[in-house]
Amino acid sequence: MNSSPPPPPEASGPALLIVDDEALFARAAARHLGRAGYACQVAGSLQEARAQLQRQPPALVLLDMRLPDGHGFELLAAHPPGESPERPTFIMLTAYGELEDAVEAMKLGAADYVKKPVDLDELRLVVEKTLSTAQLRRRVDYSRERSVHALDEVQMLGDSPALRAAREQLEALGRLAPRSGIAPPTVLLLGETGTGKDVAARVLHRSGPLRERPFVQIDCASLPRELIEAELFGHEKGAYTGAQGRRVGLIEAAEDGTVFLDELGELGLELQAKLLNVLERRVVRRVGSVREQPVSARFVAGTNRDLAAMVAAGQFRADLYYRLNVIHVTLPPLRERAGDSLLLARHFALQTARRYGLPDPVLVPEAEAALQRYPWPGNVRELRHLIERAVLLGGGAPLGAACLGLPPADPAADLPAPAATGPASERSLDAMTLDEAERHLIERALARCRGNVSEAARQLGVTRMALRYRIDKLRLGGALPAPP
Ligand SMILES: Nc1ncnc2c1ncn2[C@@H]1O[C@H](COP(=O)(O)OP(=O)(O)OP(=O)(O)O)[C@@H](O)[C@H]1O
Repeated sequence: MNSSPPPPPEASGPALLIVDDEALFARAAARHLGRAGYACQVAGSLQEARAQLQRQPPALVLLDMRLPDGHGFELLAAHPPGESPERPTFIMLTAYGELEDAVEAMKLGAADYVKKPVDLDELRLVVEKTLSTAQLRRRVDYSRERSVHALDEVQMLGDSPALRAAREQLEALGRLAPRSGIAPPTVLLLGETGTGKDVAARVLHRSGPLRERPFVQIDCASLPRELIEAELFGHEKGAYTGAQGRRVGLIEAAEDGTVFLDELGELGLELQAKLLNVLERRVVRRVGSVREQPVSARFVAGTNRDLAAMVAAGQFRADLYYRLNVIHVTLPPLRERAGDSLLLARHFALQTARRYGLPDPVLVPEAEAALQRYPWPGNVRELRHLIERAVLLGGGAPLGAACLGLPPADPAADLPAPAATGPASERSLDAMTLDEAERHLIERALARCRGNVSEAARQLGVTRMALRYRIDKLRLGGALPAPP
């Protein structure tokens, strides 16, 4: 038989391939499923089916056992489960007395079987259910794969006490292994934009027994308002215009892994109420359904908004806030992580250079000083972008303060209020002569570095020789420690 009646015009849904040499049945099934929105193709033999699968792999194959040129198993065995993300799902069509074959087919990776003679309505229901489950599997596999990849890559770098404390808290929370039936505690991640809440959620997830489970991130800010409910909770077929099939929501897809609700402060009040219900009762109801599904995932929420202020302004539900705020971890702003800006800058510089095959970058001392001085309002994200840009535009040259584009040092900021007279150490640079200012800066650098000329030279952005020359010129030898 030659393939395919043309799919009916409404068939814009998932593609199905019906492999059966009973032409009448195949056509009737194609028509029936076509009316339900599936784009059906028909093949009358294994050979035709193979050609179709190669040309345009369908989402699902309805496969008869006995075909003129072989057994359906041959086709099934050629597409083992896990072969690729595009592997179609198989449903076997079995004649009376082929039950053992059906069992064998399931072992080979068929998702289900339907007994002949087939009731077409039943067939449609089985197809719908199987595709919905396969879709869920795929999304979970995808998120699992993505998260395992992202989890291995993700690093929460920093040696400052503030960052260490946050990291230790996250790891301890991640290690908690609640007894079965007990919901893992919800964790709220707070911190300014770019402080690493996304990174923190992944560190928490990968630190404990849920590591191998799915990690599903939901960005409440970027999902369109009208889609977010269906994305979170799933929907039944026809629940709203455009809801073609049944869809499992992301909360269900996370199974017993982690759901990370990023930018939670952006969630509208109506959805906040629904989320509260999920957290309190540990069930979800798909849009358009009356049935509730149990939820076993752990919830982690992140926001850079001041939720308490939003509660006071009536923009965030107080009950949800208290429900979420049982355990919170605050990511410190970068300006409060002493030394971390330099550590992160060196890391991002090296990472970018390696990625683009550039020589290992060097940050000149003056650039390092500028990095440590700057208050980083955009936190780690700002630092990362700035370094990446400088490394890429610098093409391998040493990175100076100018190419980082950071504001120049304002030494006056550290100094006492200007005074017209008195010793240089008590006056602002504006009130000094050039020689006095030079002497003053060198003295301060030497004092900071306990007389270590090399280190002072590095901090002042000059060579050791140049600094030695100036020390001699200004007769500053007294600022150096006495030789042993
Ligand atoms: N401690 C860290 N070590 C290494 N990279 C980090 C660290 N913290 C943040 N980053 C990097 O900085 C960038 C911003 O981090 P992230 O997206 O986690 O911030 P955020 O707090 O979620 O920001 P927002 O509130 O704007 O969503 C990312 O590229 C992330 O990989």
